Amino acid sequence: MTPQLEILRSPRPAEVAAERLARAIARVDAERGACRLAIPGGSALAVLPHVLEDLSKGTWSRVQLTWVDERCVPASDEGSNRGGYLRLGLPPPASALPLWADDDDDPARAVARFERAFAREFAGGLDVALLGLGEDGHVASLFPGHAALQATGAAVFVADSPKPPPRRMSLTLPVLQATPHAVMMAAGTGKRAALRRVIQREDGLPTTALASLVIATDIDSEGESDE
Ligand SMILES: O=C1O[C@H](COP(=O)(O)O)[C@@H](O)[C@H](O)[C@H]1O
Repeated sequence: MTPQLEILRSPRPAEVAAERLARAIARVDAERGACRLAIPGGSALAVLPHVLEDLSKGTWSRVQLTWVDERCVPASDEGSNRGGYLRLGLPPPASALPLWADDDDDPARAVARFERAFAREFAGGLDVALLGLGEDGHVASLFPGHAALQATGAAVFVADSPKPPPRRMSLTLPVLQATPHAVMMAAGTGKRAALRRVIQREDGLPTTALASLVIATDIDSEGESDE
């Protein structure tokens, strides 16, 4: 199958990403009366308030939320992806399944707890994922060339993330690969080199394994072509 990569260039990438995300959530919600969504931390969280503006009333309350990755810290820690989401102060979704809960202390047990709940509540899959892009090309907490890219369950513990903090949890590549709607926001010139590598589908980059990806970016295409 030919991989689908769609690049949406805009000075307002968060709004453009939100439009695509809201459209995908609404479509799934219309079909199933619910939508399974995973979100990252970091700068891509700026997309979410716009998603709420774009969705019809009531749709968000049927969203089952989880995270594409998490740092092994409590939500009160400023490095927590879940904490970053909670600090946005958005209305509650139908449910929220943390990758790392405040009472988790053992990574192996946290992976097992999450995988049981993900199988039960999410039927082991997602409908829609919002992704960020690290300057080193990482997506979720899947770093280029890292052994976690080979993980086969639903979640993986990363003990040695190259970007701090070192202890993280991530959804695995098979889960992201099976997600029909993946929308990435890559904003700011600091992401230019990583975006170029994503577009070139560089070997070993997590995004290269995705069958379909929409990228909203404010980065121009200068330097992307080798011609
Ligand atoms: O560590 C992480 O980094 C990526 C990118 O974050 P950004 O702030 O540079 O956009 C993020 O997508 C991921 O969820 C996070 O844990």
